[in-house]
Amino acid sequence: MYQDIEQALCRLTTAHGDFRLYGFKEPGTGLEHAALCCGDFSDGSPVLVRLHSECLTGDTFGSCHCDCGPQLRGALEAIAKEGRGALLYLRQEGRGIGLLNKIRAYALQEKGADTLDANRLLGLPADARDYGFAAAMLGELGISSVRLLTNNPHKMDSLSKHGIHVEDRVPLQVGRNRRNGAYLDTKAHRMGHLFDILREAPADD
Ligand SMILES: Nc1nc2c(ncn2[C@@H]2O[C@H](COP(=O)(O)OP(=O)(O)OP(=O)(O)O)[C@@H](O)[C@H]2O)c(=O)[nH]1
Ligand SMILES: [Zn+2]
Repeated sequence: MYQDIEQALCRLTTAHGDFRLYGFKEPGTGLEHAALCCGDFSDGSPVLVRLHSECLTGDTFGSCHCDCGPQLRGALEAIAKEGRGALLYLRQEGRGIGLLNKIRAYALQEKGADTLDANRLLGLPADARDYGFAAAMLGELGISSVRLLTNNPHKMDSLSKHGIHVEDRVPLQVGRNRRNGAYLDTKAHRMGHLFDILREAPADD
């Protein structure tokens, strides 16, 4: 479906370890996605992979309203520890509705809506993400089979539909705090996220 994907590559040393940093430009949208990789994928065995959706507030500003920042760092740590894996940083801010709409959704949550209803009150889908280009990025990286770091079964289904074999799910249950408990419970109760262990675990702070 995607041909001649524009891309770039360099090395990147991070607090978590040394990675190869790839950039991929998505045709049509022009969005520039990233992949941080380490290890060799050429033997075809399942690769530890995280599909991380952009969250400016959580990843960069340290917001306590969600679990994205701890998930991002936890995934990079897990991949570096294994010495082989890939984190795809996908420009899907606000589950694909964009930054301004996410801010509008947060404003509605201040008035009592939960994360799912806030999107709907804006006339937007609860989750507007598509993983077709993520699957294409994995193909470009030589990855056809994954062990997916996620609590979201929809990501596994979507990758499978796009031709990537999902061998296993590796839970990524970090970052619960006093502020985001209701948000995580909504994801578990209304959005199908698999949080059984997390829900019994003590808060991080
Ligand atoms: N619209 C909206 N987006 C949010 C909100 N909180 C976090 N996000 C976005 O949600 C995305 C992360 O999705 P999550 O549902 O937390 O997790 P997931 O990626 O589906 O599943 P995991 O793989 O288990 O992390 C990021 O793009 C965030 O910007 C919110 O209240 N409203
Ligand atoms: Zn977030």
